[in-house]
Amino acid sequence: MDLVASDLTVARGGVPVLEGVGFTLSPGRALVLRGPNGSGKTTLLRTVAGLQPPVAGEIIGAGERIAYAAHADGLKAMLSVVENLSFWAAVFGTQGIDDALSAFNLEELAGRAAGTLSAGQKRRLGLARLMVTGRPVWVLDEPTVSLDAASVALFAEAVRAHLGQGGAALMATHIDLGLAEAEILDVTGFRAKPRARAEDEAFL
Ligand SMILES: Nc1ncnc2c1ncn2[C@@H]1O[C@H](COP(=O)(O)OP(=O)(O)OP(=O)(O)O)[C@@H](O)[C@H]1O
Repeated sequence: MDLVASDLTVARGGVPVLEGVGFTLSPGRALVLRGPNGSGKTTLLRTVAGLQPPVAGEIIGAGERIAYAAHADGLKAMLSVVENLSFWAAVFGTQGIDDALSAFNLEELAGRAAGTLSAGQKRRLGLARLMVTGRPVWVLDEPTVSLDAASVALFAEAVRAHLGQGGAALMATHIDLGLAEAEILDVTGFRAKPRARAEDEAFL
């Protein structure tokens, strides 16, 4: 099933930031959002993930098909790496965390409390969580922040495997992941025009 966004307007703090955005993301495909800081990539991802409603337009094929990973890692600090992944497997009704542990090279950290991990290790655990959700569409906001080169390569490999299994990925990233198959959507051309203030409109 495709994820289809049509003629979307998305807003932050009540102010539209992008207008008229549309894309289709098919199984097996990756779409990378590009655009300068503040251009609205996070806002678009949050809207697609269902964390906020669109101001206008339509999204189909999202909802429970989405696994979202954002800046905040959303980990339970007192639980170990294994306990965190097991928790999420229970929440999403999936079986087995071993593939996720090994894909992100977390075996040696399996018993460590998540709160004691380094920034990059936490990020690896947050990304491993995607694998145990069993959900087909990964929506990722700056997934490689804090990752070293080896971990970026592990992440790219995990995304490639996910695509190979019929999954899809929508992500905002400033770095090149080496995913040659990824399509690029530059949001710059969809930036909302500043609205004239009501008192100015009388003179327009
Ligand atoms: N909570 C908020 N309230 C009001 N405005 C916000 C809020 N969060 C973000 N914004 C503004 O919304 C606009 C879009 O921000 P957004 O985070 O979507 O951009 P981005 O493209 O993801 O940026 P970056 O590359 O820096 O992560 C920016 O002008 C930002 O300052």
